[in-house]
Amino acid sequence: MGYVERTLGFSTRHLDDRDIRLVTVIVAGTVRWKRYIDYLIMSLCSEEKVFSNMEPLLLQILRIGFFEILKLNVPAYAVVDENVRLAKVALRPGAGNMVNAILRKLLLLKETDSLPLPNIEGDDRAQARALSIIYSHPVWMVRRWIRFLGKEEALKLMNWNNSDPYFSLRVNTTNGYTRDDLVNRLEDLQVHYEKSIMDEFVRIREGMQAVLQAGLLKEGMCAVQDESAGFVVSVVDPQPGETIMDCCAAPGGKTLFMASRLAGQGKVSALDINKGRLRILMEAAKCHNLDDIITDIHGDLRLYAKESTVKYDKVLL
Ligand SMILES: C[S@@+](CC[C@H](N)C(=O)[O-])C[C@H]1O[C@@H](n2cnc3c(N)ncnc32)[C@H](O)[C@@H]1O
Repeated sequence: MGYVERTLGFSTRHLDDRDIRLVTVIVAGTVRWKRYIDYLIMSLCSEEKVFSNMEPLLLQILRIGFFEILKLNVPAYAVVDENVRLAKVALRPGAGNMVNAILRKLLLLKETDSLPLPNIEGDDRAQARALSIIYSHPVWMVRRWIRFLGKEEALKLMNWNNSDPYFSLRVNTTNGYTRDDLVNRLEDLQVHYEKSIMDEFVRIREGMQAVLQAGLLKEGMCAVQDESAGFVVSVVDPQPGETIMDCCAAPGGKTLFMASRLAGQGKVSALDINKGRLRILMEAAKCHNLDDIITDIHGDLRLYAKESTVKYDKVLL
């Protein structure tokens, strides 16, 4: 079962890889742009209470349609058609008509370059509120970043945050691979990469599908791991022989990396309150040959911290 299926809770077995990728892009993108999209949907409703009283499912369908029209290169007619059908099937025929009307209004505004946007004016709080909509970030975060970084840098950071992510791959040294091995395989697959400043990592913008199809993850050559998570592990700096507690560990990206740094000597205890996510962690540990090093603990850290008398060399929280 893939991560999308586990996360969204519906069967993706009948979908091919391209469609699963598209589902992932739509879900991630709609969540990323939700604040901006909701502002537009509200602006297009005749009254504010139409928006605030809208059925959750109808609102979700509109959010998806808005994201596809504004941020994806999907033909407009297909977006309208699909989302109208979705509303009819998931809700009722009348809901389809409403989706049709609102999406067509949006298309017209987009084509005439007249999408509504809040004015950036007033005191700091009012300006942050407007920016939080335009860049789809929480108001408190916008205010905090502007205070610490200045407006220009804060806007750059929000733009970067909203850009398409690249993937980082971490080579699995426990299975005897080096980054050169990984790089050679990527070259064979004609996947462009950049080397990270961390020895175990490479970045790729495109070609993840080729990596998956070639089985690099399944055979345990590498794992998908964000470099920022890698930096956290560099701070922990696991040394062979140490015992480490990873609190709130699942799905285990950092647990696996810390365990591989122990080079076969030492232990990582992976504690998490969520049994299903811990299971994913242990499956990955097996695949990476790290299940001797990692012990899973199913529990609530708040209780465990009070009750356990075990001591560790390092604790990651
Ligand atoms: C963001 S994830 C952690 C990601 C992980 N560190 C990694 O690198 O893959 C947060 C985790 O905290 C767990 N969690 C939340 N509250 C907890 C608690 N009280 N005790 C233990 N785990 C908890 C959640 O189940 C979730 O798996």
